[in-house]
Amino acid sequence: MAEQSSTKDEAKTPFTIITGFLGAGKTTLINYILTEQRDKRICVIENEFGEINIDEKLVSANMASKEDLIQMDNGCACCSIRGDLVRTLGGLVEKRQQFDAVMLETTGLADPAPIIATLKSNQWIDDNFAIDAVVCLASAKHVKAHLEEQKPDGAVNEAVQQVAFSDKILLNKVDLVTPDELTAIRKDIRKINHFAEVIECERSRVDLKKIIGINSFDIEKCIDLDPVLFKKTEGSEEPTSGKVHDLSMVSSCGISVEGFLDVPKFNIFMAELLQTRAADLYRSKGVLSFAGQGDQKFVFQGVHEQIDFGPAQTQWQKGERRVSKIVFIGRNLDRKFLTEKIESCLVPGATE
Ligand SMILES: Nc1nc2c(ncn2[C@@H]2O[C@H](COP(=O)(O)OP(=O)(O)OP(=O)(O)O)[C@@H](O)[C@H]2O)c(=O)[nH]1
Repeated sequence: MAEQSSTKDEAKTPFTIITGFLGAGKTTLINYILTEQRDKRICVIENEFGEINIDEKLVSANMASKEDLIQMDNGCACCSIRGDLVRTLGGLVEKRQQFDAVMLETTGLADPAPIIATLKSNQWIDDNFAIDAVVCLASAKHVKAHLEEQKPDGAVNEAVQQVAFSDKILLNKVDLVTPDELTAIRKDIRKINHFAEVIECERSRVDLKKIIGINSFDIEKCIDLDPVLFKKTEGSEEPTSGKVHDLSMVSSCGISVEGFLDVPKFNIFMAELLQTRAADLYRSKGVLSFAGQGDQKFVFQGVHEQIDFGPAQTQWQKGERRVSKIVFIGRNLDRKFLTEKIESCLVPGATE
């Protein structure tokens, strides 16, 4: 851990870590925060697991200034790119006074523990930023399955870590479960974390006073949970804890196709895919160009079998290449099969 910081927490820029499994509602929360209040200038750091960053397009439409959104794409902030996180925050130190708060949206597969350890063990970061809270989004529909998922020996279950290390848990997507299911999920969550307040919500809509500016992060609680949180292995500058983050089971498959997709063909392809592979497909998302829809962009969002599909907030611009981008995240993904299937949905020779 860094030496006790000489700077008082009030003088530091509040930093919120938004965690939660793939598709739980993190980006929805960020967008809600950005649209619900305009009095605070918030810098958002997005770390996405997918090979192609779709969220950037979904969030940037709500930013007052594009410079307030920083992307960290080439890996997961909890393991391969912890150095990038330190550099990103280091780069923000000079201009941090411009912001009222910084929010990090972690990837849905991130273990928050090493992120906390990295931030708290860097003196410069700790002198300038104070972790305000770790907020976890948990999907009422899928969190149970994710918490119960068996991992290889020694590997962390990311969903369990996310719930365990949080100060506030937003039990989202309550519209998709029954009251009895909700009660059972609350009990499951309580077994893992009996400190954090659990707030039920839909579309991540929550009283912002309950999650921003609450100063509820407690490093002692984190150390109780993981006594080797700040352990460094030989040759490593950063804390590595004792746990293994095994991402070998999950892959991301990003596919870009140029042209105009046929609406019915694409719908049939997705419906068949989700029918047969819903359990393995943690997440799918895309920004799409369809034939016969003018300049309207479309957004596709899938979480296991759950699909949201509709017009995007932005339009295709004049002269912009009509490139549809789709990302699948899951187990045993066959890139060749998925690419061929999507290419076969293009309308040959279409120009609009
Ligand atoms: N039915 C329902 N859908 C929701 C709710 N909240 C979010 N969604 C939808 O769930 C999907 C995933 O939401 P995101 O906010 O992108 O989830 P995320 O956690 O950022 O996902 P990743 O960045 O992939 O980890 C989107 O289609 C949302 O519109 C909710 O309360 N109910």
